[in-house]
Amino acid sequence: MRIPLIAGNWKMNMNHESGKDLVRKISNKVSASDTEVVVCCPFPMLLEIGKCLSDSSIMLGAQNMHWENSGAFTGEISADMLLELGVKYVIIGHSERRQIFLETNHMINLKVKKALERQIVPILCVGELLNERETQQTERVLRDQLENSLVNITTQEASKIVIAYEPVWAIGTGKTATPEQAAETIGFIRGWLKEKYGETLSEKVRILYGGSVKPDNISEIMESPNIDGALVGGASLNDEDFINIIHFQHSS
Ligand SMILES: O=C[C@H](O)COP(=O)(O)O
Repeated sequence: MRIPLIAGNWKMNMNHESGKDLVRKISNKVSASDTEVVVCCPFPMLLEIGKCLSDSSIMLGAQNMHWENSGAFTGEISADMLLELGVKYVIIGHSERRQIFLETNHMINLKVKKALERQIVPILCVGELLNERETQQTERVLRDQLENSLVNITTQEASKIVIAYEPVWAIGTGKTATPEQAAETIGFIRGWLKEKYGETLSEKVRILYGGSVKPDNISEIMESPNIDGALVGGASLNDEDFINIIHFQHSS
């Protein structure tokens, strides 16, 4: 039985005041329940947002980290720095990191390994571009991302990972993958996990859908038994929308 997970990714939005206000409103409405909730805020807000969440069941997440422990890496943040701030989850390999900051599968692999070593749960993002979907390359692209991001990751380590399938063409565009597309592609990812790590592991790993998730499409997306939750961008910036997404099972 996989516990559903709803993760909010604020990206480079909000400030201390609006962020604190948002998490207070959310934590007032979200009690410890059958769904895990994570808020991934920008680095400078982690300390304050973490304090606001200290009495709540909502967990703190970061949006990126470096794979080295310390050193001359200007502008970077280590896993240990995140741990000091109470971070439990970290998004790794988001398509915006891959595309804008040219992160490769190799870099993503090193980050996943380091997060696991430090017991921060990596939310590994994978997903295809529009032209890749239109030219029937989705499975090839995903296989390549998965194989190369999970090099030398053991079965035991893989059981701790969360995978987020985010079709790049659905991010921030208002275009959601149809529930059938999301279910089919996430089914492919689970099949890949089974091939690589065996059935027991493949049934343990949580796989999220991300890309224009809103209160009015979450129930439909979650109908697929293979989909265990969502990575939410824009709608995680609005308390009512995010709360309604978290409470998706009640709105179906
Ligand atoms: O990390 C979140 C995703 O990039 C989805 O963003 P979005 O919900 O604004 O489309």
